[in-house]
Amino acid sequence: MKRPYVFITRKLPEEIIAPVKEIAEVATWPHDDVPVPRDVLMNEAKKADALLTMVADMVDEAILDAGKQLKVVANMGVGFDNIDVQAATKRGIAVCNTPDVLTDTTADLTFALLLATARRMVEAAQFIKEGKWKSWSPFLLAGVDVHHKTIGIVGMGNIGKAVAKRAIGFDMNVLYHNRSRNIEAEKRLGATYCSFEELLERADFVVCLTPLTNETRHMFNKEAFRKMKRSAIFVNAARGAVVDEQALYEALVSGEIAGAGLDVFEQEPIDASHPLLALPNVIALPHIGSATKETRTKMMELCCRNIIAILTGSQPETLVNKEWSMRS
Ligand SMILES: O=CC(=O)O
Repeated sequence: MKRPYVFITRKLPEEIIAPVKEIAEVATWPHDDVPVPRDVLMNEAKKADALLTMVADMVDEAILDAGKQLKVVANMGVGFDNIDVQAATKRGIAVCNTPDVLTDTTADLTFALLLATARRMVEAAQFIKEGKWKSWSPFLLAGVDVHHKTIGIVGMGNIGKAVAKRAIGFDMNVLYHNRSRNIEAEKRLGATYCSFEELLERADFVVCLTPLTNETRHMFNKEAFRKMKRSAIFVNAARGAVVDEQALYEALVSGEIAGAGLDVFEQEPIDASHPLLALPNVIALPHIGSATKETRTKMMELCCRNIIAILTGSQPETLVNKEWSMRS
């Protein structure tokens, strides 16, 4: 019987993909820092039984249509807004993601970004490197306190809850907004449910951890930033397009909010000329929420296990389209 064909859109460590090679022919885009061009992905999709994709790869209806024998798209990320899941389901293609294994790692980065923005850590590190430190002075690089303040978490999924847990360690008051109430989070973490508007008005730190959907696109718009405290710090570790970046820029420049810590952007990657990078009250990171060696390894391994499961006729561990049923 013909072995299935798997295409992986970035170079991954050989030892991680070895189990896939035991059951399939595997081809890999040979770079780890250059995305696969669309025409290459399209051609590969035509032959592939499985695709292992990155969150930066657009897997739209045209790619799925090309994949006449495609059975699974295993995406290396918890988010899957880069994939047309509905179109995949219609074609009997399973979509898998990598939740759970990255929860604590992403929460660590989110909280680090909050702390770094509040305490001006990047600016301070730059200051010392530039030889500007002349003396201890009373308000030198003074930031704002995090402890005992109010955090407002928008999106109380697993990562939201893990951030709330960290916030409690800093004696913070935890507010959250979510599509539906999370009673477990309220009981276990003492988090208080609020409307989006109330959260914006009350939080000292507004943290965006909601997935990108048609409902959440540009949820943080001009009006939302206007509702925040002038002292508020906004942190986004979810997806850039949940935010209207132009509105964020204007809110930061006009002093409508005090600062922002951003791990994600509307169009990634951004280059050094991006207007937000010119603002002293912004800390920007290149989408590294889950980027630790341990966690990225676990994410790759999970993708491989999901592909093997589908190609050998068993249930994948982390299926996105629960209504999927295997293509005959
Ligand atoms: O952004 C990364 C992810 O969705 O895991």
